[in-house]
Amino acid sequence: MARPSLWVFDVQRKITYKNLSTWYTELREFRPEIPCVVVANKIDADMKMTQKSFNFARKFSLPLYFVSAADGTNVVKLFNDAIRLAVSYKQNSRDFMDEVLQELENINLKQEEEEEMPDKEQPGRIQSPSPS
Ligand SMILES: Nc1nc2c(ncn2[C@@H]2O[C@H](COP(=O)(O)OP(=O)(O)OP(=O)(O)O)[C@@H](O)[C@H]2O)c(=O)[nH]1
Repeated sequence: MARPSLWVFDVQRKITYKNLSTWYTELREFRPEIPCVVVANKIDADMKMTQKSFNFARKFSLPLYFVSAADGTNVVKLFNDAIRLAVSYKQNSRDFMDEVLQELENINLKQEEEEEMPDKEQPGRIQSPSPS
């Protein structure tokens, strides 16, 4: 279970930025260590925004990416870096919640496998007679 958390906002709409600190603080109560990055999107529409440092990222010492989903600026870099952070986190994490989530994922995978390949010899299952 190694998923980075991407905090994306629209540089043209303050409302999409306003609550990030509150939500981030809530997340950290439960997941103190998962990697998080901040993404300022739509910079193509207002390049001046790339001069800003954005307090949310600064306050929590989070990496900040200026991207444009429309023209692709920094999108590949963002995902490459986020994946790198996730892999490194997965290799080094000692987070108890990760172990719990991993166990749950294992149970789900096992159930899915059983549903895909039901055991033919289950007790009580009626076997069709083989042709003689
Ligand atoms: N100029 C510009 N427009 C973008 C960019 N990314 C998304 N948009 C536009 O923003 C609008 C919303 O994009 P969606 O992909 O629907 O994103 P969403 O998060 O579902 O947005 P909401 O519906 O506002 O919650 C669309 O009209 C997109 O074309 C970008 O990087 N630059």
